Order: sequence, then structure tokens, then C-alpha cells
Amino acid sequence: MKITRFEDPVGHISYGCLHADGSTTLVDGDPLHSPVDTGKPANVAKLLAPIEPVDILCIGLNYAKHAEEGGKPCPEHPVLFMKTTSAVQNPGDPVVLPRTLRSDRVDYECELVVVIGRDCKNATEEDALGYVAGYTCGNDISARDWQSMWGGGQFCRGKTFDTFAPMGPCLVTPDELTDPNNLAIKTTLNDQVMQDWTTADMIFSVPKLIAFLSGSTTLRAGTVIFTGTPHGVGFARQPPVWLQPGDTVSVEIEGIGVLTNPVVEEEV
Ligand SMILES: NC(=O)N[C@@H](O)C(=O)O
Repeated sequence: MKITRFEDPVGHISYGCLHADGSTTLVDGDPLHSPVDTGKPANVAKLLAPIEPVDILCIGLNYAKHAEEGGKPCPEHPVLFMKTTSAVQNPGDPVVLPRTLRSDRVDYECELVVVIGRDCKNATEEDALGYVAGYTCGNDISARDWQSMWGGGQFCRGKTFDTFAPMGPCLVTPDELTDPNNLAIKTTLNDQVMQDWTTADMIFSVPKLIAFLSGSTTLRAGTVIFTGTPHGVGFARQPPVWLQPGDTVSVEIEGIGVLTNPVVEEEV
């Protein structure tokens, strides 16, 4: 099932089931556990990020070619950082280039996002996917200057500005997306393909990540995991490519769909 979260014309938030013909019907029940397609037509006024996360965990350097293009060795253990939940942005809504705390080096990163459906502690690789409610597209927007020059060696600052965690367009349940580690994934900036790879190339697979993360931390239902980006990011290009006002950036993942966001400047 492809689950969407949306506002109706009076601002009421509901969950829907997206069908191949583009229509949406209302979903009943808890979308993270046992969503039920009611078959009743949904009145979608505004598409939202498919989930309001309780925590946003992010993995860095999870593709060898991306580590290489950044001059970094492949990590021995998954590299963890976090984003605040206020960074979440809806599909179609703008990524805002910071001007108060200015950054002129804002970059894109296509990522497969895993959504945890029930509390998870000490999962094994074998039972890890049983905790998954579904998968969606994410863009790990990154201010490289605040990440690498002014972040004191911490990733968080450069990764957690408002609007730096777009997610969508829908949540695909595991019965429909059975293997998260065999999906084409790409970023398109305006009409140019910037990243074009496969989740089969993750250093740490999705089950490994869930087992590793839950070994120390209870992954509560509603936790999302950004699983890392492949090569082709803007900072590693010659000359570097930074997001500009007026740009349109899209992340597309096989079996999920396309997450598109315009880029604007913060009004100060
Ligand atoms: N360079 C960098 O920040 N990369 C990470 O976000 C990643 O996804 O690997």
C-alpha cells in the first residue's frame, strides 16, 4: 500500500491510500501498524510529509563511492547524526536557503528513509524488517559550510536548519516494497540528473542499520532513519554545485515515487 498524509480543504489531517490511477481513498486505523483502505474517496487539498517523526536518525558515509568522493575512508561502524523534527518539509514545499545564519553552500542528498512501525530494541538482522512500517524518499539537505567549517566537527548544525528534511511523497508498506536494498535512487536538479545509483550499494544494509541502532537506542514507533546518500553530491563536483533560489530539486526512488521541492531564500 502507498500511504499518504494530507490536509483536506478545511485543514483536517488524514491518511490516504494512493492508487496507480492517481486517486486517493481514505485510510482507517493506525497508518504505522494496520492501515485499512476504506475505499472512500479522499478530498486531498495539500499533500504533507507522510509521517510526523518522533526522532530523525541519519546515517553518514553509507555508500563507498560517496565516502571516496569526500576523501573519507569507509567507516567501520555506521556513522550516526540527527536532525530535529522541525527540519521536516512537505513534498512540494520550499527548501529555504538560510540567510539569518547565512549559508551559500547548501547541497542535496537523495536518501531512502525507513519508518519504524513499532518500538524496537536489540533487533537482530533477521527480525529487523519486521519493525518497519514502510519506506519513503528523503532529501538530506546540508549546509556544507556549517557542517564542515563552522560546526565544530559535528554534522548536526549543517543538517538541521528548518526545511532541511523533506520527505515524501508517500509511505510504501513492506508488503509492497519487499527489498529496500535493491532500489534505483536518483536526484535531479532542475532537469539535470546529479545522483543515479542503487540502494544495493549500501555499506550497511537496512536490516544491519536497524540492528545496530536498536542495540543502543530504543527506536520508538514513528522514528525515521535516513540511510545515507550515494555519490554525485554538489560539494564533490568541480566546480561545486550549490542549491540556488529558483531551483527545483527532486529525489526519485524505484517503487516509491518522486519527492520534489522548490528552492527559495529565507526572507530576513
Ligand atoms: N557528506 C555527508 O554529509 N554525507 C552524509 O550525509 C551521507 O549521507 O553520507
